Amino acid sequence: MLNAHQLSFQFTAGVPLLQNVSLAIEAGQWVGLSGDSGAGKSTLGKLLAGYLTPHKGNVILDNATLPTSGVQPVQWLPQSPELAVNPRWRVAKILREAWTPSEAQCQAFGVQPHWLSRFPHALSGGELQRVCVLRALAPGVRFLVADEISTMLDPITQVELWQALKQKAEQRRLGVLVISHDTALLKRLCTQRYHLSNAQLTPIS
Ligand SMILES: Nc1ncnc2c1ncn2[C@@H]1O[C@H](COP(=O)(O)OP(=O)(O)OP(=O)(O)O)[C@@H](O)[C@H]1O
Repeated sequence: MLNAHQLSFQFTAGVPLLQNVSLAIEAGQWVGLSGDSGAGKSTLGKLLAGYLTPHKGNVILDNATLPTSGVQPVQWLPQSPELAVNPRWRVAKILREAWTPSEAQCQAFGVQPHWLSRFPHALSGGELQRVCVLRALAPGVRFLVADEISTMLDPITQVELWQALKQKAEQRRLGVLVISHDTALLKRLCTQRYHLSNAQLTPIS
């Protein structure tokens, strides 16, 4: 289980973005997170994945804090995949740095073999997003924070991506936090939903 316990965080002194926010995600569970632009959803996602350190509270995976080296078991997938890759590495190296997916696994996420020899700038945003989702599924990964990952995809590719991710998550009992402004998407994918506003997390029933 991934447990965020009483997290508080601010970028600017005196302006709390998160105040005593707690959230638990079980293995295999899909949790949705909505909230106005700037409410702090990505910040919460980054705290869960260890990209940021809370000023108060902690993030516990099973019974331990997140590891500081090796494969990060909680992967944050940002809306803009170009932020998450080395622009000077070809796609094959970007993937291989994390793990080596089989041809069938590439196919499931629509990652074409001829993309592997290209640099990230030679893929569309949606194509690079699919590479990043696949890369995040390295062995050892337990939870994903999917931060607006399907926004730049056409509707058919969106459905395919979520189907592939659902299947993988079921097979591996991955827990997923889906961050989105799309209420219908969150309702469809998630068994539990929360709304973030005024530094607080409220469950949606
Ligand atoms: N590194 C930073 N330094 C200072 N302020 C930051 C930093 N990163 C984010 N912020 C600010 O923190 C607030 C929350 O940002 P965050 O990206 O978490 O919001 P969000 O809810 O994910 O928004 P959106 O829905 O627009 O993606 C915003 O006001 C943003 O400008």
